[in-house]
Amino acid sequence: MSHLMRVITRKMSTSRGIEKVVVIGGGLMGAGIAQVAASSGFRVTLVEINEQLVEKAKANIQKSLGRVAKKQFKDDEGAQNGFISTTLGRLDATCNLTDAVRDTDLVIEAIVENMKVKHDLFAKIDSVAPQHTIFASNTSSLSITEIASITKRTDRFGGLHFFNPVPVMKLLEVIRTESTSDDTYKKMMDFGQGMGKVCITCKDTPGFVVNRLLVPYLAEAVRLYERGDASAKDIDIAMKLGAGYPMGPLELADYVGLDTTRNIISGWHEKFPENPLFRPIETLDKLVQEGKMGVKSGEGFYSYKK
Ligand SMILES: CCCCCCCCCCCCCC(=O)CC(=O)SCCNC(=O)CCNC(=O)[C@H](O)C(C)(C)COP(=O)(O)OP(=O)(O)OC[C@H]1O[C@@H](n2cnc3c(N)ncnc32)[C@H](O)[C@@H]1OP(=O)(O)O
Ligand SMILES: NC(=O)C1=CN([C@@H]2O[C@H](COP(=O)(O)OP(=O)(O)OC[C@H]3O[C@@H](n4cnc5c(N)ncnc54)[C@H](O)[C@@H]3O)[C@@H](O)[C@H]2O)C=CC1
Repeated sequence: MSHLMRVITRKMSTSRGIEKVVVIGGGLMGAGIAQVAASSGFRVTLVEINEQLVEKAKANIQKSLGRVAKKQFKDDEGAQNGFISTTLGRLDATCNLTDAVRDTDLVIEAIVENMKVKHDLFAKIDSVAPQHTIFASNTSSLSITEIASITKRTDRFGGLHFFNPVPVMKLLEVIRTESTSDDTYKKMMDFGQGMGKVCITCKDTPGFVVNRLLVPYLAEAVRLYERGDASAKDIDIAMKLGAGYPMGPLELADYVGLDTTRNIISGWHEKFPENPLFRPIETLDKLVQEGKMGVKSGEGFYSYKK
């Protein structure tokens, strides 16, 4: 379905569903989610922790929108500019969290992968957001049930797990817990489809579908590298040319962010200490301690400095 048709169809079909969205966290994921929601016709407010990060998120969105516009409206500069300005017209960005959530249908949290930090955030907004507002987390690896447990709206809580880069990756995992109501689930599915995503449903099980399979694969790749069985470059070439993946595992870890990657693996190690797949990875800990977070910091397994 074309972009325009999707916006029109959404406007006709979800008049009592989700219209206003707040995205909390404007990093790799939050900026992408806010961008695609706005370009799909939703009114979006993006929340960051300070002005500098608000500006950084806006600059990243502008850059990504330029790439999408070029692709969608190839030789038509007027249409490209129109698409960009219409999208930006639906998008606000702020540091004022409580004001942002006072009038919204959906909150999508995309902040650091840490249960305590997520709990602090949801506890704070639960008393401020309207009763009807649905809360969702974009967590990669934490339990949605546990995140939701800090709130008094567990029936209006679910997981919306997007993939990086959000403007390109077609999949959305929609997670319903034992408490997620049918109405909430339906609105989350409608919202995902309204964003042009292919939605799959998964129970609140560790890693959902994709990361339950992806994390052991990435972890094994790093252990292969740590043992010196092959170089980082050769491991990546092998999986691209031998298995048809668009990125090799170490490139992908750099792309996801090594801090997020480490948070995921250490969270699962704490939860499942007996499982050898999730035991800490020395190389990863060392890179993060040195501030090497992957593409976003300019260095990880590879250097991205120009
Ligand atoms: C160290 C590990 C050990 C510990 C183990 C624990 C591991 C834990 C990790 C768990 C991960 C958690 C993450 C998660 O929850 C879920 C995820 O998101 S997993 C990641 C999923 N993503 C992928 O797998 C990405 C794979 N890569 C690709 O698909 C491509 O390489 C990519 C599209 C990124 C880039 O394509 P490429 O051809 O290489 O480059 P181009 O620059 O030419 O781009 C192609 C095409 O796409 C457009 N584009 C790219 N980025 C953007 C963007 N940000 N915005 C808009 N558009 C974009 C670009 O313009 C191109 O368009 P064309 O028209 O085709 O030119
Ligand atoms: N990186 C990836 O490929 C993917 C990550 N995720 C998940 O998405 C979430 C975010 O990940 P990334 O975007 O990669 O992280 P990131 O580190 O790029 O961005 C997180 C952003 O949240 C902001 N933030 C932190 N606390 C905040 C608060 N209280 N209020 C507002 N903003 C706050 C930070 O300033 C930062 O800019 C995590 O839960 C992660 O597991 C999910 C899918 C893919």
